Amino acid sequence: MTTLAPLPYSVQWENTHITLLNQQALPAITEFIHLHSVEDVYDSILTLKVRGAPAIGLTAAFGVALGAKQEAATDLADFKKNVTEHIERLASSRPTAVNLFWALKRMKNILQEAQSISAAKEALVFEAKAIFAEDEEMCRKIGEHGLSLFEKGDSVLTHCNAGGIATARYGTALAPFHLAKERNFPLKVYACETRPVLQGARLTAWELMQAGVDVTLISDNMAAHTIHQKEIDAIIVGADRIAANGDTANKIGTLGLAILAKHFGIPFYVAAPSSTFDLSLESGASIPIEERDGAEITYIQGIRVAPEDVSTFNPAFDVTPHHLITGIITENGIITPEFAHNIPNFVK
Ligand SMILES: CSC[C@@H](O)[C@@H](O)C(=O)COP(=O)(O)O
Repeated sequence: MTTLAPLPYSVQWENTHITLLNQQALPAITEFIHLHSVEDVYDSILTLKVRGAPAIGLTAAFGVALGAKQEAATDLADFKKNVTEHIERLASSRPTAVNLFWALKRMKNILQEAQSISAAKEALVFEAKAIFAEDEEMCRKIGEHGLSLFEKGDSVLTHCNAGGIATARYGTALAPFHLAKERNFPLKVYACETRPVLQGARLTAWELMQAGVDVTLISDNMAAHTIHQKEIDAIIVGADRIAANGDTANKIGTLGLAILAKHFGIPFYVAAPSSTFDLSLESGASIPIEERDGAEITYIQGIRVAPEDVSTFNPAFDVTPHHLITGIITENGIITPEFAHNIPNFVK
């Protein structure tokens, strides 16, 4: 089992507050910030201090537990109404990663069942901790299944950061690399920088280097040339929402990589826990795609790189159609096409 010795937990429940590894500050500064209110949690998700689908979900769950603990209402109905408002506030932070809504739904169910305020406060903390522990376990299993797909010496390309810091621990797409390192199983990782906000350059390169994984950074527009020149064996990415037919929303740029994988005849894998599936959606066409401030494109790390007043279009995610996906690696095993038929055998 991998221990990820040098990597800290990115989200920690501390009873009176939540401690977060500030992913906005990395890699220049490794700092931990303390969230003392639901509003702090909302702001941290919105501003990407915590990001990555599973990490967003479990941080929001801890946010609900925190809000409930701080609630002053003495009437159970008032308490439930106020905590429900906290849940709604957190649900409005980011729209695409379904893990957020999955985790908040679990918290809401616990809230609704509670018979007293003190029981609710205790049960909400318990549930948030359970969501965290389950995510850690799911990611560990994803690492095992994912590693079974690679051979010693393979070169694998990844995009964005689907690592330990984007989950409770281990990561999804990066979990096999952590496991490989632990087992002295040689793999070479190529990380796309991931414009506009550089999760690949800032976070994946940092995380894998911390763990001693062999990682090489490229800019996004180098992917085709690199796949060809460096004989990349496979591409693996995470996911923010997977529809019932296998269509997958992930960080903007993922679709282009899936098309490249098809062109070059290499496998394209998605790694995600069952909490990332949204079986209520028939296809990816209904996945809401977050559009973020154009300043993320016109500025890099605070420096303007485009003319004042230029028009921008800044979708944070794209949808890869299922027919471009070779396999979806879950904690329950690797789902292969026909996805619409096979997903229910792995995800309930
Ligand atoms: C295990 S994290 C999986 C995905 O959430 C990840 O690939 C991704 O797209 C993250 O986007 P972000 O905007 O950084 O939250």
